Amino acid sequence: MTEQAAMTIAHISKTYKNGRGVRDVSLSVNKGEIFGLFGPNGSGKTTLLKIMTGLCTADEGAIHIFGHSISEQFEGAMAKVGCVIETADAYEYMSGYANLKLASRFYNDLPSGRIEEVLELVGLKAYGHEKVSGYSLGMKQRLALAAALISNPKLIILDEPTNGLDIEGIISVRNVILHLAEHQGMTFIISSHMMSEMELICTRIGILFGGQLIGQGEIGELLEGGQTMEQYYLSAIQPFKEGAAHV
Ligand SMILES: Nc1ncnc2c1ncn2[C@@H]1O[C@H](COP(=O)(O)OP(=O)(O)OP(=O)(O)O)[C@@H](O)[C@H]1O
Repeated sequence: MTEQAAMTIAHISKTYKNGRGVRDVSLSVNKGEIFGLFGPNGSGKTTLLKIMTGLCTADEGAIHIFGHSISEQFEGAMAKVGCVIETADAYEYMSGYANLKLASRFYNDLPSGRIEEVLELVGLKAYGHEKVSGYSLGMKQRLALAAALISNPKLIILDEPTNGLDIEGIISVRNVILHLAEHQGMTFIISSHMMSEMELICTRIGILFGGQLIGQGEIGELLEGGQTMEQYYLSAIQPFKEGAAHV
């Protein structure tokens, strides 16, 4: 594990009873990066994010977060991690502020004013005392992000943070992430099946296909000779599609 790595993933495999899952995934995410995990539906993005955060156990392989093994030093590994995976649920009958107050009870030493601070970071300060039932989907996504930020993590893991949002919601979540990466030095790992979104926000991406990591790198490096991301993706998956056709 290098000094600048926020996370290293080495040969992670997980097979569900139905034979699907992820296979031999290795990658490294540097501090300060916005790393995008891209892949079509069912390619294994959520499975990999769940393994990263201990929500699911790998059959094989190792993950280190800021130098701590998630299997052997779980608390240390997770101490600086915030995540939103699969559900961005909040109590609808409570205000955004009250929801965050509830979330903050898991942490002992939060500075006073942290809730106001995270509401401001995600652009919800003016709406903090309104009930969540009146929030748009984009506001709910930002509230979930605020909850993930409450302990001042250094690494934020987000599963499809712009899923289901309209264009304004997508732009506002994107801007919050870019702002936090630039001004707070936070590292992000974000999954998405929207290539165009990944291109706008990520410094590096990894492409999952059929549970395998079939490509990774800086977007500029991946796109040679004026290729679009879409063209790169289609050429990257081609050998794997052909392989599958011969199984
Ligand atoms: N609990 C489970 N039990 C059995 N199979 C599962 C389970 N969770 C996921 N899978 C299967 O593992 C594969 C990867 O699923 P995963 O949810 O990780 O993909 P994904 O890339 O996040 O997909 P999506 O974009 O649709 O959320 C899929 O084929 C899925 O059907």
